[in-house]
Amino acid sequence: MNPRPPIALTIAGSDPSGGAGIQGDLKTFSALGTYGTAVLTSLTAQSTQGVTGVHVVPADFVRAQLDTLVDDVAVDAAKIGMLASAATIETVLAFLDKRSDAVPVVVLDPVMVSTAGSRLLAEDAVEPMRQLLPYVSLITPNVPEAAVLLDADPAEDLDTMRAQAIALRELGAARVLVKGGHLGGDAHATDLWLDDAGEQLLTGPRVATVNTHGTGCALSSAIAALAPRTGSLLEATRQAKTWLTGTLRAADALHIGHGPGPVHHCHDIWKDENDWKDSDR
Ligand SMILES: Nc1ncnc2c1ncn2[C@@H]1O[C@H](COP(=O)(O)OP(=O)(O)O)[C@@H](O)[C@H]1O
Ligand SMILES: Cc1ncc(COP(=O)(O)O)c(N)n1
Repeated sequence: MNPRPPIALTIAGSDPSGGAGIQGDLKTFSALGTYGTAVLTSLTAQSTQGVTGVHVVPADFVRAQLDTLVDDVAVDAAKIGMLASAATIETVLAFLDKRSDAVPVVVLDPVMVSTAGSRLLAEDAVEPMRQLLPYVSLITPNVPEAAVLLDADPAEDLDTMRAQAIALRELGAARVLVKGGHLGGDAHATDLWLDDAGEQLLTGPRVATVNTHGTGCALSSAIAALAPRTGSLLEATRQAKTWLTGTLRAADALHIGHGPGPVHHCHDIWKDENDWKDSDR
């Protein structure tokens, strides 16, 4: 009999279009053979064309969801996505401070703006987001998010991504992955990893598609899904990026909605790209 799969938690907002947020995260967990649990921070009225409304879950009810879950279920790793408000960030920070034993690995995707350009984080929540950095295992900002956290201009080259990763570590983040999807330009999508051991460039082929809705969510939840199996966040990130490239390739076959379509979180990609057999789990 196979051992039970790892258990991952997503703390994020709902995206009814199914590409990003809780829906995309749970699909990612399943695609990677990990059992998914979820705590909702917010509801969005959202399609591939944008966000028309945000309904924030009261912070004390976010805390109630977290406490009730971890009192019962042993979570192996968590991913944090849309936190929406300063009060929710402060609540999640207090939870991680008190219950660090309950969530051994935490990947923070500091969601601020959707691919379609809608604001997903209150303006007064940027400073609380900075305060959260020492409480997480890995932060995965895209280029615009790294710039907002550092109150700097968005990077336009690798040297600036490197300098910003160093600055984010100085704010207390143990590991930083600055994602280079927004840099565009060449045949590669290159992300910059920085931890105590130094820098790694994670490079994958750039897929020519407009269907990138949910890439950041899929990457951070794939890292949380894979970390318990690999035992290394860097190795989990490498494998997550390989899997994500496949979901971007498959996105054109999906192509739903009239805006930038979602990535396709489909299970077979993982088997195709990594030759991972059920019996290996
Ligand atoms: N067109 C693409 N082809 C391949 N990989 C991509 C593409 N766009 C983004 N990525 C990768 O997807 C991940 C998410 O990147 P990014 O788009 O920068 O973040 P976000 O989705 O949070 O805005 C990164 O690993 C990045 O390199
Ligand atoms: C609920 C929710 N969470 C996160 C994102 C960001 O995803 P993306 O930047 O890929 O649109 C989103 N659009 N909706």
